[in-house]
Amino acid sequence: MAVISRFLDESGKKLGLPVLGITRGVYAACVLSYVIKVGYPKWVQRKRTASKDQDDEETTMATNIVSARQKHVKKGPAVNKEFIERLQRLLKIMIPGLWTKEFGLLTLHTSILICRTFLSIYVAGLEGRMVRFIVQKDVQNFGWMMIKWFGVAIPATFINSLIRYVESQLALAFRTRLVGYAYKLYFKNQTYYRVSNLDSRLENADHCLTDDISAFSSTVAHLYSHISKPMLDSALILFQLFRLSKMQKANSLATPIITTLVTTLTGEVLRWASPKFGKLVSEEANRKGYLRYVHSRIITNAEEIAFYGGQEVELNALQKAYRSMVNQSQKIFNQRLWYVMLEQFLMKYVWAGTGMVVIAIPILTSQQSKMGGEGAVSDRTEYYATAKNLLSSGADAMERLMTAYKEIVELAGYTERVSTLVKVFEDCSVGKYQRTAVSTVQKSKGKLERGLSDILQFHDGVPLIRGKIVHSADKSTIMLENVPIVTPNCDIVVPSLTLEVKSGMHLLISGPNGCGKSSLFRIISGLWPVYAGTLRKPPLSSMFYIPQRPYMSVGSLRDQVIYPDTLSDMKAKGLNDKDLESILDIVHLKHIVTREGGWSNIKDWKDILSGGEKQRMGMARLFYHKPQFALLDECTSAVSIDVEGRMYEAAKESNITLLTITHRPSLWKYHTHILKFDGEGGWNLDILDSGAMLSLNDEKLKLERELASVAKMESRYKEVCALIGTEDQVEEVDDE
Ligand SMILES: Nc1ncnc2c1ncn2[C@@H]1O[C@H](COP(=O)(O)OP(=O)(O)OP(=O)(O)O)[C@@H](O)[C@H]1O
Repeated sequence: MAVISRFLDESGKKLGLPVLGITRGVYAACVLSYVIKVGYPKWVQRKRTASKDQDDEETTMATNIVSARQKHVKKGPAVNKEFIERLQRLLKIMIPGLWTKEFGLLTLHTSILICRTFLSIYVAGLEGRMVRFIVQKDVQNFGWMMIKWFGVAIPATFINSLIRYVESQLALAFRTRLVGYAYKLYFKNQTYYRVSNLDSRLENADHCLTDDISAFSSTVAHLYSHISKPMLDSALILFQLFRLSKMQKANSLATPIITTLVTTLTGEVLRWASPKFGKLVSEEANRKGYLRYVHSRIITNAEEIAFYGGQEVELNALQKAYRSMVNQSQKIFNQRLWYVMLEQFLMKYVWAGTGMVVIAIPILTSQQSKMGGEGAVSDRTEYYATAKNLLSSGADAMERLMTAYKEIVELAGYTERVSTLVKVFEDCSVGKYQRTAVSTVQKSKGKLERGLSDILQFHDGVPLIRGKIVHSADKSTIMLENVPIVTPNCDIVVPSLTLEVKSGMHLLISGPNGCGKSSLFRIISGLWPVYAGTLRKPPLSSMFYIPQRPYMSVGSLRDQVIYPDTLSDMKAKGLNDKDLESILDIVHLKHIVTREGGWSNIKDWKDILSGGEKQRMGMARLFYHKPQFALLDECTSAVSIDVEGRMYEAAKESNITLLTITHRPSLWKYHTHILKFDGEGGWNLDILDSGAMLSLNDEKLKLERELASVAKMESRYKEVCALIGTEDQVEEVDDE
């Protein structure tokens, strides 16, 4: 600006132009263009009927694909009644009572902030008196004031540092409370499974549990000091200024009126011009979560990706996710650039000008001012210095209050994410789910077969869970009465299944891919809801599920065998390492005890054990827990047939009832019954005559081989006909 006005001055003088007029014109143009810059987008935004942003491909991708959650959040987070209610609810979790550490920290924090405010007022007065003694050339008193000033500096700096310390302690305490609450819910009633498999409101629960809760807690703690202290500061400073004006016998009401008016007006302007930071920040957190998810997916599936050579595709996905996040951050930076400029203009320049007026009014209107004399001059100087200091602290406080609004809007974003997390966890832990696909099924409900409404009934787009689960005292029976197999997307795989598995009834489950075999286990284990009918089952401890890819926990070799027991559980059961060794002997894994350096070495067993070894380890767990029922989901597909057979024999000898999903005929002989799904919703339960089944299987294999050779002969025949050009004959053969 200085350069421009100098240039205008010089050129104006040379050319004889009206410099003042041009300067005013330039200023007016600047202000006008700024008003257009800030106001035009607002105007356009208001005119828009649809509120959805469609800025770029990445944004759409992240919002549509990544965040199914967004579909449940109808509006972006804003500072409104809903935000206050959500915040209140979270505050109740963070500060559960008056006699808690959090409330204690809050009280301490408040006391320190009050001390700091009084110290600021004291320092302002001290500086005013220092200036007065300078004007009076009173060296002795000036020296004394300097000593006092340095004396105050030590507690003042300590208090400043203490404010930050207590604030971080408060943030940590809030975070600990929230995380504790969320973790408890996360592990209640298999919520960790349900959140990602049965409910689609929350994407990336891990990101919410770590980053979002942390950001929310720090923002709340920071905002508390960012709002409470400036409010107290401004109230006390205003009162002090009022007192000073009174002491000057001036118009004492003008100061508070002008300051209140100007700050209210600037506050309104800033609120009007403020972009929707809450929505922006919430979306940014969402995209950060997705980026993290893509990373973790690559780490989990590194081997598969490497074998396929899929690095190009993964790199692309990663870059897309990163770009999407960067675009959002960039959007926030851009919006901040203009907003901060307006903020600075109002707070630095408008307020400084107002401050000058406020200081000047008492001096100009004071009755003392008409009087001359050295005393009056030094009085006015002291007043000026004190008021200037107070005003600068007051302006600082107001500036913090105004910027706090921006943070409140951002807090609305974090509050929305954290309260959604808590809500979804609470819902899932009591079996309430919301899934995007549900509504589409409901819409097409009319087209579905008659009788469907008996299986699935909807309320507000959510399927009703009307089935009964009875935890029977009889540990020897699993019973399903008219239980449908329904996927989380509300696809009905089997409309009604009635089955009773008694202890000693070894059940083989077969059927084509996707017919609902594993889903039956999910329902029996309680992972999927029972939408209709009745499921009677023994307690969970009487059943043990072994999947195809057994999970290896973090810990020692011993921990792998006894999972999910701990060492103390093992000791309580009266077992020791010798017993574990004999268990490993049954599954032919005894050698790994010496190979891996004993029982207590902690390793990443997921990478150390081969696929077959992991499956044998899964079976070892079965012999450790010795449940009533074993739910075996193709859990020995990578184990050699002879070892597999011995393991099944051993399981039966241990009186474990087997419910096995397998495609291997070699396992038939270990079962007494067969449950066959036809892949179209039908099923059939039969006694298994493994001898007859095996001979039928042999016949089937023989026929398959013959069919293959006929197909080969046919294709060769066609080739030969094509070579000698007898197309008619080819067609005839085709017809035949
Ligand atoms: N988490 C899930 N969310 C939605 N649908 C699912 C989920 N898991 C499975 N399904 C669907 O449920 C149906 C039955 O799956 P299930 O895993 O029971 O098949 P399966 O008979 O065990 O097949 P396979 O022999 O291939 O293991 C499939 O159509 C599948 O797409």
